[in-house]
Amino acid sequence: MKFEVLTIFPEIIECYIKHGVLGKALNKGIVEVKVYNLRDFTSDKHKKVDDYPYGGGAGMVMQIEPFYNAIMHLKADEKPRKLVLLSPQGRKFTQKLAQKFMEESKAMVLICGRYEGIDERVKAFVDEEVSIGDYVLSGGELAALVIIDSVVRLIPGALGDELSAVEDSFMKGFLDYPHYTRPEDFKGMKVPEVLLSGDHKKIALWRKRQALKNTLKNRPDLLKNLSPEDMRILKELC
Ligand SMILES: CN1CCC[C@H](Cn2ccc3ccc(-c4n[nH]c(N)c4C#N)cc32)C1
Repeated sequence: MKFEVLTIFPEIIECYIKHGVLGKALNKGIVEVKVYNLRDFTSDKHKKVDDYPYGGGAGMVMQIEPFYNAIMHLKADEKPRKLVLLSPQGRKFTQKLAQKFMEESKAMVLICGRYEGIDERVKAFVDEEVSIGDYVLSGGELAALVIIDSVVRLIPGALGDELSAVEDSFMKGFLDYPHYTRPEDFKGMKVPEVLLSGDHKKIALWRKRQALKNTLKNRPDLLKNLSPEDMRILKELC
C-alpha cells in the first residue's frame, strides 16, 4: 500500500514513520510513504501557501493552487488513488473505515491543511473528507498519521507473525483487557493471581470479563452485537 502525504510540514510525517510497526512495514516493503511539501508546488519566490480569508475573519486560509498543482502532479501517472482531505468537518474515522481503506485502496493521498483551514474549492478534487475526532487540532498531519498507522496495522504481515490486528480492541467490538508484566510485585501492587496460574482457559475468561467491564464503564456505546456468551458474561457484571 502507498501513502502520499501533502503538507507544509513534511518533517512531522517523516519523523514518525521511521519508528515501530510503521518503520518495520516500510523496511519490509509492505508499505510506502511519500511526503510532498506543498511549498514545492507554489509559483512565487516566497513559496506562499496562504492568504487572507474572503469575507474577513481571524487567521489565514490555505490557497487552492499548491493543492491543485500537487494533486495534478500525482495524478500524472494515471494510477488509481483515493484522495482524503483531513478536516474537522469530515466524517468520523473509525476502525471500520480503516478496514475499508485497507481493503479498497492500493494508494491513498492524505491532504493536510494548516492555518484556519483550506480553500473550499480543494474539495472538488478529493474523494473523502475525514475527521479523527471531535476536538480541534492545529493541522491535518496528526490525523494523517493516525490513518496511516491504523490502516497499516491491518495489512496482512505488517505486525509480524506473532501479532495480529484481529486481536486489537475495536476490531472485537469492545476495549482491551488489562496488561501486566514483570515485576510480579511492585511496591505491594501485585499481578492478579489468575495471570500466574498457567490456566489458559481461566486467564481467557478473566481477560474477557475485564475487557467487558472496562467497556461497560468507559465505552458502553461499543457494546453492540455481542455473542450470547459475551452477553452472559456482561449480565453477570451488571
Ligand atoms: C481554529 N481552526 C478551526 C478549524 C481547524 C483549524 C486547524 N486545522 C487546519 C487544517 C486542519 C485539518 C484537520 C484538523 C482537525 N482538527 N480536529 C480534527 N479531528 C482534525 C482532523 N482530521 C484541523 C485543521 C483551526
